[in-house]
Amino acid sequence: MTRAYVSVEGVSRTFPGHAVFRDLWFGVERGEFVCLVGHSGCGKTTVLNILAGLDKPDSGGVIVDGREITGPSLDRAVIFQGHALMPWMTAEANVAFALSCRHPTWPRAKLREAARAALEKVGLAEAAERKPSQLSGGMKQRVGIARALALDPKILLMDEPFSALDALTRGALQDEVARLVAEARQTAFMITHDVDEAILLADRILLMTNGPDARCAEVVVNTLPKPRHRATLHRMPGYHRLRDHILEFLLTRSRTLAGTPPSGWDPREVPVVRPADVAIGAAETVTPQRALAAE
Ligand SMILES: Nc1ncnc2c1ncn2[C@@H]1O[C@H](COP(=O)(O)OP(=O)(O)OP(=O)(O)O)[C@@H](O)[C@H]1O
Repeated sequence: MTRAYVSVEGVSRTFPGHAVFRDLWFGVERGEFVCLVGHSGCGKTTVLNILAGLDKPDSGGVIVDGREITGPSLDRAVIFQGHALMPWMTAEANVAFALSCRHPTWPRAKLREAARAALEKVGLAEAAERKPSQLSGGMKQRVGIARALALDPKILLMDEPFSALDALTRGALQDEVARLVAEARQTAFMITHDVDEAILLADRILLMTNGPDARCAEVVVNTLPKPRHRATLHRMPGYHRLRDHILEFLLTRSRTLAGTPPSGWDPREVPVVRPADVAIGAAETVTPQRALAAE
């Protein structure tokens, strides 16, 4: 078996009296952007916490760049829904502090310079000396993005990072993350409820059935060409088919496929579909191996 850069292998998680998901297998290739979509309670945050090393699976494991995860690491930077900035520190100090953990030998001036450069990339050079209480919600989230990317992590993990923002700010930040991640060729994994956000950002979208006992029922390949922009996404050929396919899953199949999987179901061979490429209502179903071979 060729192992993906980030490889989730047979991961299960149960809380007392509640099997969240069982035997989850998926990979994220280097430089790939994968989104996990599913209804509330199917275990998305639990999956992300396991990838971050903040939670441990009951069985199975996660291998990142050939090494099994045993706990949190700066190799895996997380952007949460809330910005999680230290309120007594300026924007620059927040980024510089994270950088000092990553590079303990760097002198102060170098940390400051790198923090400034990271803030500049997210358009916050002017706000570097401000504390979180002096920043808008969008600006705070930008600092969080700058901090995470400055760490040059092996994988960037995002748990609905824009959901607390107003629609305009959310759209602007989505475009920005798309640009920054592409520029840095950053490997990324994101949880979202927003189908358009997934289509804008993801190379592949994992669809989870409803919990308990949730499973990844389908992997949707997003073949819409990049760069993609929020304002023009809906005009891209194939966009509506892709969107309808995911919405249809969320509205119907996430429920009808929930529970005991069909006989012969192999969690390592989750069906891969490319709805943007094929005729409406006839989404091609191929195995992951065939999909990879076709790329
Ligand atoms: N520490 C915990 N102890 C007990 N149960 C938990 C714990 N953490 C999560 N759960 C349960 O596990 C299930 C999955 O939770 P999780 O937060 O991962 O779902 P989610 O898909 O991210 O939901 P949402 O979209 O609402 O954030 C839920 O039923 C939740 O109540």
